[in-house]
Amino acid sequence: MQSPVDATTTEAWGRLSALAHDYRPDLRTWFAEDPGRTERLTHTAGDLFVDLSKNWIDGSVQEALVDLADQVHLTDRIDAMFRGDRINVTEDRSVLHTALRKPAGHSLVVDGKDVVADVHAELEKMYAFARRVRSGEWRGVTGKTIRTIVNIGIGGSDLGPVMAYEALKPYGQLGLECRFISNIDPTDAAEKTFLLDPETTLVIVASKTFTTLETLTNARIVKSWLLTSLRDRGAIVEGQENEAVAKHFVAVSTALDKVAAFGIDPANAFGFWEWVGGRYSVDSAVGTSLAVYIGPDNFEAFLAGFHVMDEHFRTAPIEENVPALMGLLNVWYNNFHGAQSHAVLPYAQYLHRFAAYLQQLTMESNGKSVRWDGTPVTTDTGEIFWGEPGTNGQHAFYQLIHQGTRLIPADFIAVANPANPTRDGENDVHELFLGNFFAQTKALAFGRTADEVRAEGVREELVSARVFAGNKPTTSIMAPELSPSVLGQLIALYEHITFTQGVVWGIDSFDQWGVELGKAMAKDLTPAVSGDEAAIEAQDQSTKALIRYYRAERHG
Ligand SMILES: O=P(O)(O)OC[C@H]1O[C@H](O)[C@H](O)[C@@H](O)[C@@H]1O
Repeated sequence: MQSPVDATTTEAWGRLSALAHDYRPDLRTWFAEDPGRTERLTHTAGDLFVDLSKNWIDGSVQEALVDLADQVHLTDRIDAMFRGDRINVTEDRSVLHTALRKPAGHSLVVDGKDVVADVHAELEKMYAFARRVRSGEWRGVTGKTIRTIVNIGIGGSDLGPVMAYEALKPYGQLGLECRFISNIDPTDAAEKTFLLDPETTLVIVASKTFTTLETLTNARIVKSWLLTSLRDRGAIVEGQENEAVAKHFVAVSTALDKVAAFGIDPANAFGFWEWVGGRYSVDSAVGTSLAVYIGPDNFEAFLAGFHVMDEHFRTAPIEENVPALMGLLNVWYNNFHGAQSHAVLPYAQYLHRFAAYLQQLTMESNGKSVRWDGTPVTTDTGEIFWGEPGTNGQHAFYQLIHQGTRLIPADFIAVANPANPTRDGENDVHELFLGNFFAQTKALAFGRTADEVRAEGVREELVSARVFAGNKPTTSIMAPELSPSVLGQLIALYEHITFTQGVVWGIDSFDQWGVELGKAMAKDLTPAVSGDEAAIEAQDQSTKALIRYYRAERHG
């Protein structure tokens, strides 16, 4: 196996270390002395207008970052991913989410198979299903049209669909809603099925492996809820259960044999492939709930948006390549300036689950301590992604970003055209909203000096508390509107940022072994939790005490 380049031994890394030593970003001066700065550091990728000029970047830093990309062979790795090389080495798989959005008629032959043809055959099947549900042709067991889609899945089989559903509400079909059940806390299923009409409900069980405990448990709970409620209201009679399941349950998985074993007819199942990672799967059949809700045309536009960003990432030179530059800047902040987290702050309420989605994408991908050849990483990896929509975040945690001691690079995202244009008297409310978007990055970059504070008449003893140091790095991402295509572009942007960072760190960004131990232990602990004395005694003292507390409170 070819070993990754150790980025820390490259010439560019050495140069970046030297530049980082005693680095004094001075955005005020940089902007004042260089009127071309913003123009030079603003890039367009698809419909996205991305302003990097409020970052800690100057000519030498940019050059060193681009050289670093070159020295870790980023473009070769990009080519390898797009070509279908088995770059997910620990699972010996290709990584081909980019093939999910290649237009019809393109082709990509991997191991003798045209994967693009397979993708479009499955898309057509999903679109046909979506059309039947939307038109009312697909009916429940009592002949009623479907009003609610319940998606049962977790991780990649939940976060993408729910985020995109929320983001694309204005594109949804009126009279149709989606609900998402993920947590094995039975409260999730109880709340989501509360007051739900089983006759007009269609359940999509989404699981790549179709072995996930949470999803299969929730699927059984909802199946039993559906059949019991139908029986209780006399909508079905004894013996009609299989028909009811066939009319109200479909599945999405790479394991169609397991779908059949669960009791869902594989004819009502949509497939995808092992070369699609769960967190990269919203653009596969995992997006079936979304495809039904927004319809095939909008789903096509969503996929086309991904493809635009894929092509940009694949073909743009690194110095103009937005995902590559943003990934390299993240490396600069993480590895050379000690940043441990990264905020993503959408000024678009519809993107309110975007940060949660990105947490799986980025942290499950790059939270690794070994490189793809099994050797230890040579530098810190995987920053913590977090965020909330503006302006809510401003009234909660922005204090720390503005005046705290931690470096928190932040991405601000906004769209020019609001989905819900609204006036408040004289004011266009979207403009009040965007005023905040522009003001925050400006305040973070340029701060407020002690003299400026004094000039406002603030008493001397309060001046220091009112000073803003500034030089807090931000990237502003703007788009014309939050359309399906723009959402696809945004998701692909972050997928490729994540990839870029993974390449620099030499890690396999496509496995997730770190979630396995807890899963296995949860299974092993079940007898102890259920009261098996020997199993309780076999636990460590802390776990034993916690289980005993639980059993005493619950069972006396
Ligand atoms: O889609 P599934 O096979 O049910 O997997 C659901 C999720 O569970 C796993 O534990 C992984 O960490 C995730 O990457 C995955 O998205």
